[in-house]
Amino acid sequence: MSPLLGCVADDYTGGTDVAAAYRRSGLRTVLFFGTPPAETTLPPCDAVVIALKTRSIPPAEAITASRQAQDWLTAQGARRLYVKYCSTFDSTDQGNIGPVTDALVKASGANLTVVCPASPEHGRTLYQGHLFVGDRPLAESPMRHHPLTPMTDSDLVRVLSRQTPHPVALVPLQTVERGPAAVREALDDLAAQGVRHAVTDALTDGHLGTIARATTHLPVLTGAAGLARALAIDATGGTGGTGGIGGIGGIGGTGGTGEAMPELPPGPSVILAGSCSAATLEQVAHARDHMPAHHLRARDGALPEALTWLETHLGQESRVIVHTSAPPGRRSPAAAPFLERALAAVAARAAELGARRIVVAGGETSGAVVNALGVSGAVVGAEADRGVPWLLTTGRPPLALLLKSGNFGRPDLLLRATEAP
Ligand SMILES: Nc1ncnc2c1ncn2[C@@H]1O[C@H](COP(=O)(O)OP(=O)(O)O)[C@@H](O)[C@H]1O
Ligand SMILES: O=C(O)[C@@H](O)C(=O)COP(=O)(O)O
Repeated sequence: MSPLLGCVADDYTGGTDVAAAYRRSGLRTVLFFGTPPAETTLPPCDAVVIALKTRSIPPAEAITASRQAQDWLTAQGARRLYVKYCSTFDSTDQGNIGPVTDALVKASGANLTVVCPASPEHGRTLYQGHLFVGDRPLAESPMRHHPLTPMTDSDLVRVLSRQTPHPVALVPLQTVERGPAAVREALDDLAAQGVRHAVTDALTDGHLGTIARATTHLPVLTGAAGLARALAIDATGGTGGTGGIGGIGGIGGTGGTGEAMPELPPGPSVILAGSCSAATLEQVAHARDHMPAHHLRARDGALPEALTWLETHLGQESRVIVHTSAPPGRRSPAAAPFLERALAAVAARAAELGARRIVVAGGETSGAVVNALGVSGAVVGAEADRGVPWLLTTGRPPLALLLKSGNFGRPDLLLRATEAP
């Protein structure tokens, strides 16, 4: 059976976020980390998400990796492609949202796509092309201090125009409020004018539904989990639902979304936090109050020191946290690659020592950790908090992974994730 929807996500937490959104919409969803080999056989499913680590790499490499994923999904029969980037539009003037979208739209044969990172359930809304995080414009939110992709401009027409040679234009809220036919007409007008990227306003899930219904003719759409979910609901005939996925069973309590939690493998838990977002800093502080904690700083000898600490503290039933996360004035500029590699090495050692539940905060950090663990795919389970689903790896021994987007989750999420379900 061909999947209805294919998705290429630019980081691993973004991939889990969109997979959770599909799952909640009733789609059987499969998640891969990296493009699988050509001969891979898909289980029966309705949506396939390929999570890449392309958000902060050179644009040419991001294009190559994303095109490979697109070709794989097309070969599997994916009828439509969704390009998932961050709901805070994490990128720089070099990309990679513009260059990757340009390449995928061109390969699809289309001449226009929609750009809509609105995700109302996470407080991301788009008005007159300006992205809001809660009640603040993006450029006044904590995202302006992101270590890799500081967002200092809230006007996405302007931001994207710096990343692409193609024209970018706005479909304003007034048009979206007039319904799918009006949006379709606006998109057709923009396409006729040679516009490639239509930044489209949305404040509510209703607006996203309108956009989904207006864009059934477009083979490639782009945005965050909000529009992905609206497209999934549209693809399932508007039913939505709780969406079960084969492979994860067991009821051992409920997560933040009220869903049954998967049965997680027994063994110690380790939290690895590399995100410096405001939400993560609060979650790390909370977790530090309840378990042994190690702050890994960028300096000579930091990794051996962290590994020795881990070996001392990770007992058979224990839980520990190792973090590099630090507030704005206490970060180490240019240390990001070192810190990612160090947390990845700690994760790999923790798995060798018997850790079976691995909780990671941060998208780039999750990419480094998952790659170091050699995990290439996972079954998507219930969400511990919105957009943060449990993943059960298919390898041996099975691992439960929780990959948390920097900005997501309630203050006690990291702690809850290490507690018996
Ligand atoms: N103390 C620090 N100083 C500088 N960079 C850091 C520090 N701690 C973490 N980082 C880096 O910041 C980046 C955070 O990105 P990411 O893991 O994607 O988190 P988020 O999900 O919040 O964007 C990573 O590359 C990480 O290694
Ligand atoms: O869309 C979102 O906000 C997330 O899915 C996402 O991509 C977050 O990225 P990180 O904050 O880097 O984890």
